[in-house]
Amino acid sequence: MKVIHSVHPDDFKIYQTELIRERFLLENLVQPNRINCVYTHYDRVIAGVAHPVTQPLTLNTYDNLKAEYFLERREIGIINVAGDGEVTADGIVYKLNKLDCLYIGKGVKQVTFSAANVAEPPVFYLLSTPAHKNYPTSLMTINDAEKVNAGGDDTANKRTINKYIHKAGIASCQLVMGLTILHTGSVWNTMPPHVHDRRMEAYFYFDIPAGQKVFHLMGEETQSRHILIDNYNAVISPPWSMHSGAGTSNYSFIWGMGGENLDYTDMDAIKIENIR
Ligand SMILES: O=C[C@H](O)[C@@H](O)CC(=O)C(=O)O
Ligand SMILES: [Zn+2]
Repeated sequence: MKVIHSVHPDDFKIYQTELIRERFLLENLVQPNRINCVYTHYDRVIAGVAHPVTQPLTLNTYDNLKAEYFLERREIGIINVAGDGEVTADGIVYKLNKLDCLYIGKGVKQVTFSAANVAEPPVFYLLSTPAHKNYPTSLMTINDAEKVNAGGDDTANKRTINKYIHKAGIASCQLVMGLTILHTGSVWNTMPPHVHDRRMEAYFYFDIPAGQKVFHLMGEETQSRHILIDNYNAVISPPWSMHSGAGTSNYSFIWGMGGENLDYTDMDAIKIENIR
């Protein structure tokens, strides 16, 4: 499993395009009949994708974990961003259609992923954090996710934020997870931006139309940098970094966090006039 190490904000100031991409961007996660995971040293979050097409896939442990099975000391959030699929957790089958979320708690030994239809296979985005106790496995459909409508047409940031795993939603040890859908004609996510030193964050961009890109914004508020994002890229946001983005069209993304608390609204806002 690929390992991503932490970066100090002072060192980040001299990073050029290639090094920014190497340290923060997760590419080529979606491959047929494969589970691709990356181990980060940001709150020990593992991010990845399971893309079963013609065969079921099993979530095996990795040597990095020194654990008998993946969830021995971890919890995981799974969101499907493509065709209908199934996730099996210790023999119990959960159907995940597009934008449905499954939380699986610590101690579940066997997790498998499969497609409902070979012609339209699922893409399961995975985000896993260390866990100290078991919380029940829980499925939440997109309809049941808590919704916040944010932004406006006048500022090109009209979007619907869907919360699944958080303080008032699916219970977890430290994982917080949801997804944001930009409305047609809106391109800015998380603007005005924020930081939360108490939690790292990872974004997974999807439904970026062919030929379009997202400029993901990162860095300290007076040291902004950007990374060009393609569909199904994930990007790590360190605890010291703002995270925002503007697309050449609308798009969607999954956000997920691990760290100090489960309160979605615990953010330190940045004033647009202060960004440099
Ligand atoms: O800490 C929370 C995350 O940055 C995102 O949920 C923000 C977001 O989806 C948005 O405003 O569009
Ligand atoms: Zn955030």
